[in-house]
Amino acid sequence: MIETENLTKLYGNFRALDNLNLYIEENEIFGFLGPNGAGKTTTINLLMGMLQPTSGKIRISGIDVLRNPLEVKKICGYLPENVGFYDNLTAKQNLLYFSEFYKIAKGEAVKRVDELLERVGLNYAADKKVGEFSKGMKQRLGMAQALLNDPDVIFLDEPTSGLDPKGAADFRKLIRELAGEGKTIFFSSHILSEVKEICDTIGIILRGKLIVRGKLKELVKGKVKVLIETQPALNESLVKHLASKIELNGSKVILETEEDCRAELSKILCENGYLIKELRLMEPGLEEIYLKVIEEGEL
Ligand SMILES: Nc1ncnc2c1ncn2[C@@H]1O[C@H](COP(=O)(O)OP(=O)(O)OP(=O)(O)O)[C@@H](O)[C@H]1O
Repeated sequence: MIETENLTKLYGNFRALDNLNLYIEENEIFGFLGPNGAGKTTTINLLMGMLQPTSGKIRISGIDVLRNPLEVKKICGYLPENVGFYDNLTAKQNLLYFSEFYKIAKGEAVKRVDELLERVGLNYAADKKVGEFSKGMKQRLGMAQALLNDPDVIFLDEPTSGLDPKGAADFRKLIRELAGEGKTIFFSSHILSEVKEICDTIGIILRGKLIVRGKLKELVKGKVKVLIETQPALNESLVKHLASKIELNGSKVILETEEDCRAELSKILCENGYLIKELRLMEPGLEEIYLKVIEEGEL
């Protein structure tokens, strides 16, 4: 659905994006991660045809973005990091105004705007002026705006940054629903737990270069961690052969292994007369992958 070839963007001499090759399948939820200034917003602006690349190609749903930016905008929705609205207009008036750009017939637009305000949980504030909205309310309205044209591809730039925990959870639910309807979601975020919860595939960008790309499940494969707490404290040498790495965390021992070895571990522990206080599989961490990529990249 989204494909870039050696996409590069220079601001003067500064290389904000360096030969980015992205491939995002239809109906995928793609999490785009990277530290501040890595090039995430620049990438989204290029993909949406709002910025001209220095070189490279972009196709969205087979459409060449550089040649047909307007065609692309018809099938894309965008929730920017900072959403802009007319403060003196109500939520409904703002959405109706923006629906004119998509040439949606008036009657249909009114119906669609009502449905979307309901969908993002803002129907109670439909007739309130946006100038009186909180940041979270504006974010919700931004999501409604991004969905006005019933897009196939939705770009979300840190969509939950201004939301309270309930609002963020509502957004994640909505994003999953949209994917369930067949939409492709490009999701830029700093919140790793959120990306881990909803994304199928991730990309990590650092200083304009894509360092990692892959299915989340495959990226964390082979990095199983098993946590053990025993009484008396475990003699590590008994389990050394099972682990590629052993970490001590107070009275707890963490084994890094290729696969889940809990059955074998409990057998060894029982045979050696240990009381097992805790034995569990730790969630393989996106955070670890991310930090490793960033730390190595900064060397
Ligand atoms: N118009 C511009 N002129 C010059 N440099 C720019 C411009 N826009 C962005 N940059 C630079 O390009 C780099 C990438 O910026 P970008 O906004 O894409 O990063 P980001 O990953 O979205 O960051 P954040 O997570 O902080 O939003 C940064 O170093 C930024 O300073």
